[in-house]
Amino acid sequence: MNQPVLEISGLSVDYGYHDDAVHALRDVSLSLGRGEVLGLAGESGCGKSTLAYAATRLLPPPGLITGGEVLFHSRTGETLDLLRLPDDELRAARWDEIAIVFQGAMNSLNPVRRVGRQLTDVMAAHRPGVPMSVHKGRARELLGLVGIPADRMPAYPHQLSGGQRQRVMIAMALALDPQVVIMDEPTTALDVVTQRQIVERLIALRAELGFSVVFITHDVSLLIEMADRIAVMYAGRIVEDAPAAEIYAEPRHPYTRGLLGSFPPLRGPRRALSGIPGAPPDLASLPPGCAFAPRCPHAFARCEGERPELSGGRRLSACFLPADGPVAAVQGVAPVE
Ligand SMILES: Nc1ncnc2c1ncn2[C@@H]1O[C@H](COP(=O)(O)OP(=O)(O)OP(=O)(O)O)[C@@H](O)[C@H]1O
Repeated sequence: MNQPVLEISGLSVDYGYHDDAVHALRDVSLSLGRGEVLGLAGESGCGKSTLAYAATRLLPPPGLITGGEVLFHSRTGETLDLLRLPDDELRAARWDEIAIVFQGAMNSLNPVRRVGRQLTDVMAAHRPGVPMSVHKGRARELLGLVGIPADRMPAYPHQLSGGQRQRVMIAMALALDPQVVIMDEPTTALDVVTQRQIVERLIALRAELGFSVVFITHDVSLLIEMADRIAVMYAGRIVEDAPAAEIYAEPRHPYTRGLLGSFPPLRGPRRALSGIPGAPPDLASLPPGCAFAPRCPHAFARCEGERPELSGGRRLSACFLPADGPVAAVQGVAPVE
């Protein structure tokens, strides 16, 4: 991997206190390389958004970071400890260095302000000394980058389609030339064609501008196509972290395999979807062993009593099944292809 730009280690988050606490994130460590597209996958409720919010200190109450560290390495070689940074420095780092496009972001545009104005507002807030004419030029350029004609600058959000509004949000995220763009399900509310166009645009922009991306989605097929590396989350932990091509060719964790079997592949031969039986566990009272064991077709006695650690060097997985054989080799599982 390239030099890391973002390093998350041992991050834990609870919602609520004491016995009622929901342990939404537990001891999560993740590193994002410079220029890398990292996909974060997992079922709804596994903690993907919590990770994005916590890492950028945007966690709403009753969310509470109970441990861990998030380091950001700037272009200038400076290292920022995001969880301990004073509020004003943190505010400056957001947008400037790390930009976030949240779930349903297209609905967070101000309905009574022209989209061009909303773009220039962000730039003017962070670069107050720069003349407005420069911001306007940059706003036109940004709209062009995300595939919206610059003559849409005076449009109000309701005059744009959902896909266009989402592109405006991506343009806004790129406005200050950040190094990291975190996208939380940025395209799920859109039709598949628009979704595809936006993702392709994003990847082209990444190649052009060189930022890194954390792309959060439950659609692992989309990540196989676009991500360099994929981290799979289950019940508040990372259960597998590996290059996207290897996750596709040889998923090691049975949960990853279940996810792959739950979405139609975007390319290649059609195959029957298998889904994952059962439902994710209650995060307030997790079983003592592997959280996936109750749903796992390969669980054996050890999995019930002991929790597997994420291990394996470059190709991480948290599972007691032998690492030298793909999950597919275990009897009773049909290959993914
Ligand atoms: N305000 C809250 N109070 C209590 N529990 C919460 C709160 N917000 C989230 N949670 C719990 O934390 C867990 C992780 O939620 P999170 O939204 O991070 O998951 P996710 O993987 O991003 O899901 P989705 O894809 O649906 O957004 C869930 O079990 C959720 O019920």
